[in-house]
Amino acid sequence: MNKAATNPEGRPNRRVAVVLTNLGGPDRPEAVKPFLFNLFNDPAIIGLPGVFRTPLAKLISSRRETSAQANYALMGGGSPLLPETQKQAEALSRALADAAPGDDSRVFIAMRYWHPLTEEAAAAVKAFQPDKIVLLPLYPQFSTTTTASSLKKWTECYDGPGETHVVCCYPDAEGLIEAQARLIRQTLDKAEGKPVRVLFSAHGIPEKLVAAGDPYQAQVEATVAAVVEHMSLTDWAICYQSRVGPLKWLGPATPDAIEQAGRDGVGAVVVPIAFVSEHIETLVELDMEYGELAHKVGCAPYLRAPTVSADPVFITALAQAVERALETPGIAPQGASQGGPCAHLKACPSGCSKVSRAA
Ligand SMILES: C=CC1=C(C)c2cc3[nH]c(cc4nc(cc5[nH]c(cc1n2)c(C)c5CCC(=O)O)C(CCC(=O)O)=C4C)c(C)c3C=C
Ligand SMILES: [Fe+2]
Ligand SMILES: [Fe+2]
Repeated sequence: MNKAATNPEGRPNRRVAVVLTNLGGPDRPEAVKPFLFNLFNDPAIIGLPGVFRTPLAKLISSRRETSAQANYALMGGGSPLLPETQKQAEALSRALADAAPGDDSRVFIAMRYWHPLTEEAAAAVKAFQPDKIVLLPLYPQFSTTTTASSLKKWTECYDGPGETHVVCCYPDAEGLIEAQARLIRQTLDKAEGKPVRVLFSAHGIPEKLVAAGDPYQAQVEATVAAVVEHMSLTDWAICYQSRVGPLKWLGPATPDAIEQAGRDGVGAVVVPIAFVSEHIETLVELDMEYGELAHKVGCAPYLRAPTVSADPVFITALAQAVERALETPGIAPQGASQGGPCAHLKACPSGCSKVSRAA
């Protein structure tokens, strides 16, 4: 890069690596078991010491393999999460080039549990030799189980140059709310005037994590409050899907909310409020499993709002989050050995500072 070059405001042009962090999903049937093992072997998911957690992760991934494979088979054998994330990365790359044409910005994808894994992304970013790195989670709401886990993994994996900036969350970002509201409105129109309840369905987490300070539930509620206000909705509810394991999870459960709608004589527009792309939890769980349940309990019509995916308004919100993060103090490269991006969690003004468990 020509270090002397500047943008129109006189700021030196930058070499910026934007790292999109996401969960990852198996790309073929044989990948289902190792993907599940990686997920359950994460201390942010099962908070036991490795000596107990790793054998347990082996056991759970073996036990879930067949049923999970059957669900992935309904989407052609693998998860669409990576192609969806690639679409978002390409759109963000264009938005960043438009916003700061002098910068050399490149968007990388770091998946937590399946390829391209964080280790692979860290090597690619190091080869790019950035001046600045922005870690940008594809989770609007912060949780120890998702964003903090990805930040921690990044800290462990990255040993290259660049000052690191962190976007911890964007639960009420204007572009997110506007895109969500438009997609909900378009879905409501399909109900053709029949009474429907808007069910905001978020991926659940165990209640004990929230009790320990995980801000996820509060941030889900903040997203919903902003959408409800934007749209002046009157009949709506928050519910939680995808429960796994024996612990008590956040409730009410989405299937119970659908049954309640059936009893109340209304249909449902289900909104995946904590997901920004299509994958097994939307295409199989919401559309197929809960669609069948809705039919059984007389919750009709049953409609599902699409995720914001690469919606231009949402992508603009991500680009703005990157710009804002670059304006906040970064963490020096050698900071990685002193807590790296996780140091952000101890000083964050946006709510994730309450969290200590995964930091
Ligand atoms: C807001 C996003 C997510 C949170 C919070 C989250 C927590 C969480 N998840 C599990 C267990 C599983 N999750 C699985 C799939 C999955 N989870 C998310 C997002 C969040 N998870 C996504 C986007 C996906 C889909 C990936 C894909 O392949 O398309 C799975 C695998 C599917 C299955 O077998 O059901 C498991 C298992 C736990 C235990 C947890 C919090 C403690
Ligand atoms: Fe934060
Ligand atoms: Fe999950």
